[in-house]
Amino acid sequence: MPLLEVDDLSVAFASYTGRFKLTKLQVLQGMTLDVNSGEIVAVIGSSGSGKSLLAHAILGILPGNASTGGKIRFDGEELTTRRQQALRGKDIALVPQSVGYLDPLMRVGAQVRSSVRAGDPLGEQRAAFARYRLAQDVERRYPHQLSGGMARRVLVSMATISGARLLIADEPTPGLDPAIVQETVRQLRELADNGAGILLISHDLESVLQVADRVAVFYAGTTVEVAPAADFSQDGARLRHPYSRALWRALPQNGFEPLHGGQPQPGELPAGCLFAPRCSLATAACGAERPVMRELRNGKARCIHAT
Ligand SMILES: Nc1ncnc2c1ncn2[C@@H]1O[C@H](COP(=O)(O)OP(=O)(O)OP(=O)(O)O)[C@@H](O)[C@H]1O
Ligand code: NI
Repeated sequence: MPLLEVDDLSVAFASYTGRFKLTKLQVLQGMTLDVNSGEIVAVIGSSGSGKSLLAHAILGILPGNASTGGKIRFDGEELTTRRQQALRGKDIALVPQSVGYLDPLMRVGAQVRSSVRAGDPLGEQRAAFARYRLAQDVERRYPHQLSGGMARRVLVSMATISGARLLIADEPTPGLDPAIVQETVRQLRELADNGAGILLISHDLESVLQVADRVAVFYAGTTVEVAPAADFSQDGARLRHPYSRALWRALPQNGFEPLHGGQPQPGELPAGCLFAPRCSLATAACGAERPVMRELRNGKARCIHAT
């Protein structure tokens, strides 16, 4: 049984357009993925594809005007609002994309220590600070007294010593120097090898392939493919979805083949396959209806042409 199962998750936001007209903007639909204990699943997609919203939906921290559909299960049991509250910061931890998640009124050492569940909090915090090259006096500072890079390292320290069974890292390393990036990635791998499940969110396919076991590819708020990381190799022929292949072939070492056009915005989504307007394989049938997710060769894809 997977540690985390996201099954056909959808998210919509309600907003007022005009004075009294309440409209619903569908931003995620058909999000499907799972994470097993001991495994790193990378979530890849361009800006606005729904990566952070997926993380927030799992943690139960979506804004108040959001409504959700589909199912999220943790340990085989549905993640209700009450369970999300009980597990958040304990069994399920987040390295948030924004450093604004730190409590501005609390010294950072105390914040990191409060996430330690087993062992000596001070010892654990100091070991984590040493690992991420944060000087000891940093523990007495408030978040506004940290540089952006230091704040990110504090967030990574906090999540990695939480002892969480599921760790969701939302772009954990942008702007950090290569040694710290390597340390973070190495530690995520170690946490997974010790039994945690990791959801590693990134828009950098190349860097996540170094550590991920599987990759989920997002496009315009939908999961288009879930594939073993090893399928991203050679000319990408083992990949199932044309968008995954396009991402792979756009990398410099794979020919730098550009993909023209842009991802559609929520509220302006095409009727059929969301990728059809940019897809070289698209046929009339692709525009007719949204393709379902199909199990294919140890992975899955949402494309009627995939084999
Ligand atoms: N509170 C909100 N109200 C309305 N739309 C929102 C809200 N939050 C996010 N969205 C929209 O939902 C979509 C997905 O956003 P999300 O933040 O999940 O993208 P992302 O993949 O994490 O992007 P990035 O790589 O830039 O972090 C975007 O189109 C975004 O504009
Ligand atoms: Ni994001």
